[in-house]
Amino acid sequence: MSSTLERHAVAVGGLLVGAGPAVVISDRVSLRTGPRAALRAGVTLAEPATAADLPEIAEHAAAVVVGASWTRDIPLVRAAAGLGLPVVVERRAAASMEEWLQLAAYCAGEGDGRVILCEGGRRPDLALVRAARAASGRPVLVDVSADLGLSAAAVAAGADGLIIGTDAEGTEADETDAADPGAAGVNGAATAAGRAAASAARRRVAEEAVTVVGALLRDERPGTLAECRQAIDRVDAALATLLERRAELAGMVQRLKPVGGFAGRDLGRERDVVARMAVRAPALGESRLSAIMNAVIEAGLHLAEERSDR
Ligand SMILES: O=C(O)C(=O)C[C@]1(C(=O)O)C=C[C@@H](O)C=C1
Repeated sequence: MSSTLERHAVAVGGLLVGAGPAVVISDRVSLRTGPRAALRAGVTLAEPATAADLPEIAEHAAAVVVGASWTRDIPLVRAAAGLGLPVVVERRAAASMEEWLQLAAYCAGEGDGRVILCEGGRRPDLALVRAARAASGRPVLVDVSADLGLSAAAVAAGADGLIIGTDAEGTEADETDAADPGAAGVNGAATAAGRAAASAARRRVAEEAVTVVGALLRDERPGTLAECRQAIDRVDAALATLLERRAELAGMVQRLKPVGGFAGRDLGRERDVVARMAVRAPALGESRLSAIMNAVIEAGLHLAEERSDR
């Protein structure tokens, strides 16, 4: 396992997977379980049911999925890998990392080398994600459809992207409609709107993880002005989240202190805060941090005083 291993980023449609920020993919279609119409509308990832599906997948999808449930169907794996699209290789539930990486290498050899690993299922193994990414140099996606709450942990584990899935929602909604055919008219529209809102909410959770956790933990090397600015935007999003949280905490301190607000300012404590931060931010150093933290602390005190006036 080498930390200097060359990383192989893979372009999937308009997304670059494996370099830059982690991506969020919400349109993974399975022709085994989902409607074929969804594929024809154009999707990022598509899983075939049989080899007969592959021409249509080549036409409408940006990448083909070798699904966890059929990784041992070698003729289908070979046909999918040779399709000419990037190949997303899911890990069979019981497969070891070695088996998973062997399958990925096989797909790379049968195709043009553009292979992405994907871990998923009910309990994605994030330790394996980390290890597989380091050992192979290939990008790794994590399918968090079964538990969106794992999004932040997956990004922290190094995932190059999250699959948030829509198939399960589609199935649930379709079942609801089928169970209550009388409600199909008006409620059908409400269900469609509800599904759109739910899927937008799912995307927000995943994007929040990609932005905030990615800003803190993901090693990025932006190469262009636009990429640098996008990376700065992610860091600023994380900073804003932390600044808001800090202001709330500082407000609580004002209520707990015998004398709060500007009147109870404690410059010794402020110097300690800055000195501790300078250990983490040595390039900025104490004098620059001191100016920054003075502004931050004063903003918190102003907010606390405004609130206590109400
Ligand atoms: O620790 C305190 O006593 C606070 O009031 C909080 C806080 C801060 O925002 O960190 C604010 C004002 C003080 O001068 C020192 C620190």
